[in-house]
Amino acid sequence: MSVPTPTPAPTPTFIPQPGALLDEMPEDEAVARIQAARAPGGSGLLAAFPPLKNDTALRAAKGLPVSHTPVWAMRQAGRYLPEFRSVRSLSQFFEVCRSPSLASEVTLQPLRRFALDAAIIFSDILVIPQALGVDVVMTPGIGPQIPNRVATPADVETIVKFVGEDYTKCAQSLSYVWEAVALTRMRMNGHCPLFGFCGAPWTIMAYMVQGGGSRNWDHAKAFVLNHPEAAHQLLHVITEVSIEYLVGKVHAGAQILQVFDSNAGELPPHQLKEFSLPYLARIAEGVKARLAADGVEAVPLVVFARGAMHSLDLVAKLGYDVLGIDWTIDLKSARAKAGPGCVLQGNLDPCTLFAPPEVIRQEVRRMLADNGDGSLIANLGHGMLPNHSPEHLGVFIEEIHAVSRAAKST
Ligand SMILES: Cc1c2[nH]c(c1CCC(=O)O)Cc1[nH]c(c(CCC(=O)O)c1C)Cc1[nH]c(c(CCC(=O)O)c1C)Cc1[nH]c(c(C)c1CCC(=O)O)C2
Repeated sequence: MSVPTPTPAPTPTFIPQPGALLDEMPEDEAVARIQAARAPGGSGLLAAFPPLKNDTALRAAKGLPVSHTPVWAMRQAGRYLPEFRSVRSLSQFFEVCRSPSLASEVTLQPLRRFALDAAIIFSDILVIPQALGVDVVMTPGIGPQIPNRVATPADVETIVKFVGEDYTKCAQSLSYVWEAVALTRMRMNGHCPLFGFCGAPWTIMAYMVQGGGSRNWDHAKAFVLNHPEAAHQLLHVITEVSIEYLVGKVHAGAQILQVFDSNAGELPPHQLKEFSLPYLARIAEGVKARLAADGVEAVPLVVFARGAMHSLDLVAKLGYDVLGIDWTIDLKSARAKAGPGCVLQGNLDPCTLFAPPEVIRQEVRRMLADNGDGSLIANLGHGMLPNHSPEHLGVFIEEIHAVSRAAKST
């Protein structure tokens, strides 16, 4: 019997085998290591994390060659997983967010099941309004609700006064998220990179003014038309606090950051240009500048302007490394619009996961063919839905790996 000569891997990156198990660090050991790293004479937190075994998503984000297309799914920690529902049956939504132990547990859940190339810290974009002194509750069956919505310019004034000049101090009220990031990254034991995230200023403002989710966002859209100055004031405060919040996540161990502008598509293009894009640009610039000033290595930045694919050329110029793509455009057209050399993330229609496995595989092949050989982080075009089946997400991940590996080894 002849022994096959091993062919060298095309890149030095670690290749997770399908179903590769997470070799997680026990929580008590992770806590002890974090404490030791932070103690006087300790290494400092960032130096204490175990080395990264699978850097494929980070390489793709930087446009570097990869051995396979990395893949993760927005809302991969969520209600479609029975183990998530079982944690949620015992705790309120924001209690899970506020408990580093529970938040890290649910962040790890999808990594135990699937060969994912990235994790995203479990939290919500609506912790930012809470930091600005605005209550947010999560009502089962309805979603997020803001009992005292921002209805007038005077309400904006109250927020501006509440926050004051010290944005760092304001963001510190979210230090529980930073603790969750540190604990999760330690427990991940170098398995793959950990995303931090926040909502885009326009999306956060829309929830604050609307008082919750909406079909037409009438209050939010009326507000920018009737009170443009107050709208800009509110967007400014959200932006500056979000910069501090994201920088804090990187200090805590986040290795890549995503800004979710889930409501970008609600604005007509000229209003998107006025009320969203400048603030997205400021976040990219602000995060980079603050990290440089702190002597911390820059991390890749991802922007997901959902519903605004018509303005992808403008979004491509905001200072982000990766552009999130929804399912309303094919990756080939997205590349043509965003310009040469762009790195994309997306974009399978989440509802494709309701199809039988062979159809999911076929759609994955179509998506990768559309993409061509440009840098891609595979994802859905929006988040996982509560009625998705975990097995079908598994098929999506497996097929991305199999098809891209086969293509890259030819
Ligand atoms: C708009 C938005 C929100 N939150 C978020 C966005 C932007 C992304 C998007 O557009 O989907 C972001 C978010 N929310 C959640 C995450 C966790 C990380 C992940 O796995 O992606 C992330 C990244 C958990 C969550 N956030 C929420 C859930 C489900 C609620 C629950 O567990 O009871 C999860 C897992 C609740 C939430 N939070 C929000 C809404 C509208 C809802 C209700 C959705 C629903 O009920 O289907 C606001």
